[in-house]
Amino acid sequence: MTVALEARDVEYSFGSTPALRGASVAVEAGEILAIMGPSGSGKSTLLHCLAGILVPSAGQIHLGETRLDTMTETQRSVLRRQRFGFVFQFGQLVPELTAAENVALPLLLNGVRRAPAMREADGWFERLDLGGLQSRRSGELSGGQAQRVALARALVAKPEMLFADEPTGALDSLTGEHVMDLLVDAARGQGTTVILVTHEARVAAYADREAIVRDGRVTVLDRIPS
Ligand SMILES: Nc1ncnc2c1ncn2[C@@H]1O[C@H](COP(=O)(O)OP(=O)(O)OP(=O)(O)O)[C@@H](O)[C@H]1O
Repeated sequence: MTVALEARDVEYSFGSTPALRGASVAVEAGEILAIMGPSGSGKSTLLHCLAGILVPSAGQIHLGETRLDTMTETQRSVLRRQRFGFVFQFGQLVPELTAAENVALPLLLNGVRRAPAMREADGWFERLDLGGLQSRRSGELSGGQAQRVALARALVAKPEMLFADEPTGALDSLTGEHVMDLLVDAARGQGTTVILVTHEARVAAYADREAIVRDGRVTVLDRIPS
């Protein structure tokens, strides 16, 4: 198995509050990894360090052969835009843009022209059960619809890695399962590696493996084949 992304002995503090204290985890290419653990244990901080949003105060982040933690802010921001996708719990769509323009945004930011970007975005509406909603704005979508538009936007540029922080946290359980089914199918369909923070066992059950964070350190559980 090829390791796509790895944290080695990562430490991170918010002021005098340590959030990560020697966290290590390796994510294999193409897998879906769930990060679980109690509230305040460091899950989101770990995700943000792996995604190059936060820079660890000690330890290393390896993306294949590349060291993320030694890059400049500009290099990390280009890398995030070109190779990573993100889904968060709330409020990620740009309210002034239509749903289709929101989905096309990563392509437009990466220099794709408007017509092909909008065509590519349009294809995601059928795939994610959003047919006919292309011209709605975020205020005119249900929570589950808005989250599927956010998912389409995260995947449209075919990222190597998808980072999802409580992607179903604001949804009821049925809608959450629908979003997870679509997320897993779409990611597997294009070989995107997924790192998913969740406190719900039902959501973690979609993952290949679970990493448990406690007090800023990680234990990885291998799934027992069923
Ligand atoms: N911006 C911040 N400023 C100060 N302390 C922070 C900040 N963000 C997180 N922390 C602290 O860092 C620690 C880890 O937080 P983190 O958000 O990574 O935990 P989490 O496991 O994702 O929690 P939750 O499940 O509640 O979202 C906690 O003690 C938290 O209070």
